[in-house]
Amino acid sequence: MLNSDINEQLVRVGCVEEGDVVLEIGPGTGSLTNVLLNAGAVVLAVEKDKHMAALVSERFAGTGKLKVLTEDIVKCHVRSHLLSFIGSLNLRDPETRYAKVVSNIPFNVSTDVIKLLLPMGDIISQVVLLLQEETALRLVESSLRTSDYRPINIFVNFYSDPEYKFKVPRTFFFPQPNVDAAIVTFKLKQATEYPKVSSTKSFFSMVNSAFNGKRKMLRKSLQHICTSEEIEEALESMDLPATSRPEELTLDDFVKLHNLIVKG
Ligand SMILES: C[S@+](CC[C@H](N)C(=O)[O-])C[C@H]1O[C@@H](n2cnc3c(N)ncnc32)[C@H](O)[C@@H]1O
Repeated sequence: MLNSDINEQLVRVGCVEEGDVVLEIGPGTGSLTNVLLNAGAVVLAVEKDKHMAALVSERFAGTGKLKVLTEDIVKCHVRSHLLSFIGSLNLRDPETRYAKVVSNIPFNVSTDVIKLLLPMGDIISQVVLLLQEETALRLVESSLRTSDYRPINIFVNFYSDPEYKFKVPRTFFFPQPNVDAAIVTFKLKQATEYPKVSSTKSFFSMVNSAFNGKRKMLRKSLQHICTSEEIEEALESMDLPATSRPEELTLDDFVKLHNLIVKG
């Protein structure tokens, strides 16, 4: 596989077809953009380097199917940019109000990009990313009772159905980086499919507190929410030991615990 084949794989995994609206992050010189446009997509690209943005914009100016925003994906208002882009297309098919994200993103922004995009299931159907393999495994495959199990795993599964597609060894890149990569898809859930919690803000704040001080039992780390007796009681009513630690709870368990101990 060469760089260009990786782009073909990203587009194939994303099932990109004629008329799809695709958000691409960090197009660089536009090698993936080219494959996306060839597949018939209409592309909104966000590129923070103004020279790259001008270059890619010029390269595909003739297609009339690419808009490039010179912005930092982490700092810009993605939702309003995407909504106004979709609005400008005058689409008839209601399916097309869902965009896909297909990107070969810089590895250093991958966690920020995931946190930003996964809660946008009302306008994005799926996110297909080339990630550093270690990050891909940590996000998708981390399992209970391992030290890799973190709040981000709860977050990813709350908002999406993630899938590790395949590894892309470092030898397939030129120039060769010193890490392997992997293609991962996140099928975004609609708000009606999210686990039922009274407030996502208080839910994730509870999850983060639970993991603060990794080895701590929940009855200690969540004491700012209610007494340790109440936490023990809640855990026992869920058939979990009163001494449970955060890495022993599934997404479902955290949802139940939140609904039991966080009032209102
Ligand atoms: C690894 S990606 C380019 C890969 C490109 N998609 C390809 O297929 O060859 C690097 C690009 O992302 C851009 N970039 C880096 N951080 C960014 C950010 N926070 N927001 C938008 N673009 C970013 C860089 O300027 C660079 O052009």
